[in-house]
Amino acid sequence: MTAPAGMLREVKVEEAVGLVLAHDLTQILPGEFKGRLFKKGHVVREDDIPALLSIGKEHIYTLDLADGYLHEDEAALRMAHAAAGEHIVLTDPHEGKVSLKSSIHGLAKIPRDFVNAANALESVVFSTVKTNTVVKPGQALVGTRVIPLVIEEERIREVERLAEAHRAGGGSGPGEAGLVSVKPFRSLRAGLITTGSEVYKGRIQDKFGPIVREKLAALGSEVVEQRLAPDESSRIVEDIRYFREQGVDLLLLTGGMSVDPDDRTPGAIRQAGADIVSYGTPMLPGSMLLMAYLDGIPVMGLPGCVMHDPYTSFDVLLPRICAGEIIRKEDIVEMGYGGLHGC
Ligand SMILES: Nc1nc2c(c(=O)[nH]1)N[C@H]1C(S)=C(S)[C@@H](COP(=O)(O)OP(=O)(O)OC[C@H]3O[C@@H](n4cnc5c(N)ncnc54)[C@H](O)[C@@H]3O)O[C@H]1N2
Ligand code: MOO
Repeated sequence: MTAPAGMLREVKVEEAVGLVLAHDLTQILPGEFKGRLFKKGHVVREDDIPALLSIGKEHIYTLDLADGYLHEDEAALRMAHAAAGEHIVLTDPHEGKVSLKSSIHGLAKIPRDFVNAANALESVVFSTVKTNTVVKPGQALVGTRVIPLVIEEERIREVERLAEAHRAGGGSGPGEAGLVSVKPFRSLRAGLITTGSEVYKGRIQDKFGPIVREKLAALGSEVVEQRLAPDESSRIVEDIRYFREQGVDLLLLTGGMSVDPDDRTPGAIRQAGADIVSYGTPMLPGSMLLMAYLDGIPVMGLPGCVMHDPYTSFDVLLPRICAGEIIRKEDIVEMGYGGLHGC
């Protein structure tokens, strides 16, 4: 709906000297510049006129807001406040947009049902990264704005009510009660079992260990010990029990995850008594990954591709585990749609 007559007044740029701009004005020079040329609140001066005309503004608005209406900046700020949860900071409005940025390195939690419900409202925009994205401090999770320069306050109240209802309902998943939020990573101590007789017997050098260490370190966790095991189930089971006794927070096994007779890892994880969440993830690369829990400790069988491909199912699940989430079968199932990453 447009603003009521009389609220916005159009004034010729040449007659606008001394008037206050009602919104940020954008300049776009393809390949050179896109940004704010004039800020909302700027008092137009004589020498601004050529610049205003050069960006196509022959008229500007002056604004006299009626009761029950909001300027785009205030609308965006209210929507951003309604959606913001833990470890989120808001930017100032810029060209009518407010961003929700992370204040920490962590896991973005963005409830899809709230975002969809808000975006179904006329003229409301919530544009987000995907939930469970790893974000750095200062990284934007959400940009929000309304489409018109002036909007009925009631529309924004609807967004606030949606946000309130979502918070009261506890969110759509673990840790999402704060709506848009970031979960910090915990520092996990992991045990690593590298299977493969070719590595155990020294026929080839281990290439898995350094990569797994690096991926854990990037999330603030560490491999406390690596053990090499031949392709023998009993030896792998022994190592699993060893790490269980050591009290590690996470157990990772590499190699032997596929279809060859020497691929013993999934069987050994079962034999050690772990509850299997899933052997197989519908993502490529990383389809042979196994997710299990042994007395509450996450156990992952990592296929050979983790050593080779920069982004696999391991890179999807590890950040969630480091953020303290329990991986369920539904989480694995959801990884297939959009999960083909050039394998
Ligand atoms: N017929 C099929 N072939 C393959 C399937 C399948 O389902 N059917 N799955 C493919 C997928 S997906 C993957 S991933 C790979 C590898 O799976 P594995 O985890 O069983 O890997 P391995 O057989 O143990 O080793 C493969 C390759 O990598 C070398 N390797 C293993 N560990 C290390 C290490 N620590 N350091 C250095 N190099 C290592 C190993 O020597 C082999 O060359 O299977 C597909 N094939
Ligand atoms: O586990 Mo494999 O990646 O799908 O290459």
